[in-house]
Amino acid sequence: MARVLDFDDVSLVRGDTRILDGVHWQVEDDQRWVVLGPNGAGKTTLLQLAASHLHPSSGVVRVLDEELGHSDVRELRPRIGFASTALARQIPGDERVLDAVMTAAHSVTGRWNEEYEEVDERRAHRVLREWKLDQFAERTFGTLSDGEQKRVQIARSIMTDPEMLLLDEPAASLDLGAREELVQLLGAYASEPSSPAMVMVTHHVEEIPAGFTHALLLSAGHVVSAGTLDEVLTSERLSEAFGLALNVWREGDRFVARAA
Ligand SMILES: Nc1ncnc2c1ncn2[C@@H]1O[C@H](COP(=O)(O)OP(=O)(O)OP(=O)(O)O)[C@@H](O)[C@H]1O
Repeated sequence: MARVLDFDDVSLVRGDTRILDGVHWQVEDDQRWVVLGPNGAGKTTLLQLAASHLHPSSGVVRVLDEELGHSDVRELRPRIGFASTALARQIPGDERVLDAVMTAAHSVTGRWNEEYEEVDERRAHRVLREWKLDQFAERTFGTLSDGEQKRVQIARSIMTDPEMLLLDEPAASLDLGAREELVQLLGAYASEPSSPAMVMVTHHVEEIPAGFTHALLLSAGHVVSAGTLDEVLTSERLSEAFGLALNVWREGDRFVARAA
C-alpha cells in the first residue's frame, strides 16, 4: 500500500476568502474516495490541489510522493488522470472521438501534428471499448450526447494509465439513464483491484458508485468528517455539513439521502 495524497494542515486563501482551512487528508492507493459538501465548500479547489494545478497558501501537499512547490509538475501531471467539465470544454467539437482520447498521450487537446505510435491507438481503442464507446470512435466529439461526452472524458483521463484518477462531478447534468449507466461503469472500474486510487467530487450521495470506500465531507473549507463511507455518511454528519436535517441510508451498495 502506498500513499497517493497527503494533505498536512493545508489552507488556500484568495483575497479575503479562506477557501480551504487547515485540511488534513490522506489517500492510499487502494482507496476510492468521494468528496461531498454544499456549493462553495471548496471541493473543486481541493481536487485542483490534488491535480497539482494549484499550490497551497500554507501547509504541505504531497501528490504521489512529490511535494508541491518542490517538484516538477510537468513530470507529475502525466501520472494523474483528471476529468472535469472545464477540461472537456478544451476538446474541439470537431475532434474525432478516438483522437479526443488518444491526444491524452501528449497531454494536448486537439490533434495537431504529434506523432502517435500504434500502441497509443490500440490503448485508445481499448479504453473506448471499456467505457462502451467503441461505436463512437470515428464520430466527432461535438455530436455525442452529454452522457457519452462524460464517458469520453473519463476514457481520456485513464488513457495514460494514471496512478491516481480525479473526477470532478462526472455525473452532473446527466439524465437518469445516463447517470445510472455511468455510475455502473464507474462502480465496475472502482471495484477492480488493478484500478488506480480514485477521488470523485459529487453533489449527490445517489451518485456514489459501488466499490467506493471512503468519503470526505467538506463545509466552508473545513473537513467535517473523513473516513470510511459507513463512518462518514451518517445522517448526523451529513446534516452538519449541509446545515439541514437530512436522513441518509444505504440501499444495497448505494446511498440515498432525503430531508428529515
Ligand atoms: N480565485 C478565487 N478568488 C476568490 N474566491 C474564490 C476563487 N476561487 C474560488 N473561490 C471561492 O471559493 C469557494 C470554493 O470554491 P469551489 O469551487 O472549490 O467550491 P465547490 O465546493 O467545488 O463548489 P460547487 O459545489 O458550487 O462546485 C467558493 O465560494 C468560490 O467562490
